[in-house]
Amino acid sequence: MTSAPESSALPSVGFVGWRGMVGSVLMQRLQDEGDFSRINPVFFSTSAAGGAAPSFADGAGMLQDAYDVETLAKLPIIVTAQGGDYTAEVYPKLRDAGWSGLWLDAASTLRMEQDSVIVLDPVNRSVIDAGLANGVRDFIGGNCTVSCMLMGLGGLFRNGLVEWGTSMTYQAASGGGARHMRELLNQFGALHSTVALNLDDPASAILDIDRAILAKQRHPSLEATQFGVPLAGSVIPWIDGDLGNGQSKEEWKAGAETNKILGMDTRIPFDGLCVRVGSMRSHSQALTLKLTQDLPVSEIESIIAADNEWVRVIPNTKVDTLAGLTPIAATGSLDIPVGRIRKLEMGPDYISAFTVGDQLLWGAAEPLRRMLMIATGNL
Ligand SMILES: NC(=O)C1=CN([C@@H]2O[C@H](COP(=O)(O)OP(=O)(O)OC[C@H]3O[C@@H](n4cnc5c(N)ncnc54)[C@H](OP(=O)(O)O)[C@@H]3O)[C@@H](O)[C@H]2O)C=CC1
Ligand SMILES: N[C@@H](CC(=O)OP(=O)(O)O)C(=O)O
Repeated sequence: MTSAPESSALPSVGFVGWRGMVGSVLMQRLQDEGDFSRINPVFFSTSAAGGAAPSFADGAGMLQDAYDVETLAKLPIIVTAQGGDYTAEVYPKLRDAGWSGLWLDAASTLRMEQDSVIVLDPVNRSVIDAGLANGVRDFIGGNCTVSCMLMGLGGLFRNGLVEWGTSMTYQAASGGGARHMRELLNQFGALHSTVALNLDDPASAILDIDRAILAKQRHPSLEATQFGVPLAGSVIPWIDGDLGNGQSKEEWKAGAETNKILGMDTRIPFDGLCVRVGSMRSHSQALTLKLTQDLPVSEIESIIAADNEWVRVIPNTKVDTLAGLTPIAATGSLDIPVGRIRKLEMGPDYISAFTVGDQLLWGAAEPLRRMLMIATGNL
């Protein structure tokens, strides 16, 4: 079996899952930040071992076999965005073989393990540093909705200002993966084709168009294999598994992961409903927070804005909201807009907020990239 290339003084880092959707965004961010000059990358594949490594990482040699534990075990750091099945298969074999390197993973498999840290360093750098100091070796990216929410509202949580919270999410098709995004677009296309002629005729009756769309949405010919039911022109109020207690797994993650990331002594109750909508790759969520104090909105906004360099408070006006607080506005950017902040009728310590984040950036790739830079002493 081919061995992983030996290198210079730079730390060797194995990348698995680098050509998938999350992996590609991660590779782009590493290039954008010039991070490949700080590491010696070794690329793995589950399907094309022996092929050429990607051209953006000069001199990385050939693709290694992602199932070859012996080769993987030569590396001090492995970063994977290959998915949970891969983690479940390969990770235990590596540890059983005595490998003591750092495992950085986008999949949820190891997130809630006692010995892992969920990484979101602008929010929990102290938890990460304590983990590294205490010999933690598994650093796992958080659920996309949770990470984006904490990047936006972390200031309130970290200052002990949240007594409890509830989030109602509007999650993009990309959360399901590349095939889900394609399916959504194909559904939009099929629906449009059904009524294109009527749409072109300004005299046509909208209720006839509506009837034709509904008939198409309900017709078995509309491809809906990925989501199970059509998403275009509809919403799906269930994401991930059914825990059997009325809660979806995605909803359970909101409370479990939020509290684990924050690493606070007292658990903050956090729950809500997770809903798939027909946006492409930015997750949105509407929050109700019960604060521990009655603070003026201006002070709440200042605390939110001061928490990290990516959060952007959007003034609570219609003009600003439409311009800056939509998935279309947020996608492709590391900025996390937070708006619709106002006191609710329930009382002076109840506030609403709405936040949006690119679920492939802060929701998946960026926390892992930054953890890699922390682990290699570059951040
Ligand atoms: N999608 C998301 O929003 C999020 C995903 N995650 C985690 O990341 C994991 C990976 O997700 P995602 O990136 O969406 O998965 P993808 O399906 O895009 O990629 C996973 C792997 O599929 C293989 N593959 C097969 N055919 C292709 C192709 N045509 N193009 C690219 N890759 C291909 C690649 O492995 P190989 O090169 O070895 O053949 C690739 O690494 C998820 O399972 C999840 O655990 C985490 C947070 C959010
Ligand atoms: N479940 C998320 C995407 C995701 O991959 O989440 P997790 O990493 O927690 O499995 C969604 O569908 O939007």
